[in-house]
Amino acid sequence: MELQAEEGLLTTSAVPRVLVATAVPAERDAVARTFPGTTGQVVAVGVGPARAAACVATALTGAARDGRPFTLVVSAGIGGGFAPGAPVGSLVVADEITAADLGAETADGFLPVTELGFGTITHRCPAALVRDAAAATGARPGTVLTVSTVTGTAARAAALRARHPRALAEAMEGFGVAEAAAAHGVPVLELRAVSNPVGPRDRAAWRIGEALDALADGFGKLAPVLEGWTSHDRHDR
Ligand SMILES: O=C(O)c1cccc(C(=O)CC[C@H]2O[C@@H](n3cnc4c(=O)[nH]cnc43)[C@H](O)[C@@H]2O)c1
Repeated sequence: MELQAEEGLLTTSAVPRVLVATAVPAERDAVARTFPGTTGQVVAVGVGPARAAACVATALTGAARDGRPFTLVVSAGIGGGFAPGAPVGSLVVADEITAADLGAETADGFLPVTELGFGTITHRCPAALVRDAAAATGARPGTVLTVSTVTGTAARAAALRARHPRALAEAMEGFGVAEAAAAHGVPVLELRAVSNPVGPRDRAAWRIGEALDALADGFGKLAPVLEGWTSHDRHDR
């Protein structure tokens, strides 16, 4: 928070500062191609939800301690897309970030931790921000699943879609990033560029270069939206 003089009064307002968390350096560099450093910081935090949560929590704590807190966290990178809504090369913006495999397997199927009586499996992204991000980038809004195991069969893809009919994409960091942001009371967004279909494992079908270009292009268009993301907007959910 920063103290500002406004018409002779001292008021408190948040300076928009965005932390963008990618998994790997190639994703970080793609975002940094188009995302101005003045808007925030782009960091590669590692693969998987636990590593992402630990690194994002550390960055949020450090920034707050230094008196330059982040006001928004964005989980960004490549991801798998569910057909037919999210083809390779397209962008998906999360309106919900859901941990798809956090729970217990039972004889009657999977039970999320929420049905076991604890925890959370979903973080919602601010509705106005999702709407503006989708309009600016052309990304489709929907649920982005976080998994600890990349889906590799048609049966697993179908099971995920049956449990999460609004799912457009899966990746491995969003829920960890969102948990860290929530612990700090900071809103979260997730933007994924689709590099491969969710389904039977086929490494030859990955289009990582195409997805990284789509990610860079998307962040160039998203940057003005994020720069305009004010504390007033943050209450418009
Ligand atoms: O070995 C495989 O078959 C395989 C298939 C897809 C992705 C991987 C990865 O190791 C990438 C992990 C990395 O990229 C994100 N990502 C990209 N595609 C997916 C996906 O279909 N499901 C989950 N995560 C994906 C993820 O966020 C990681 O950062 C291996």
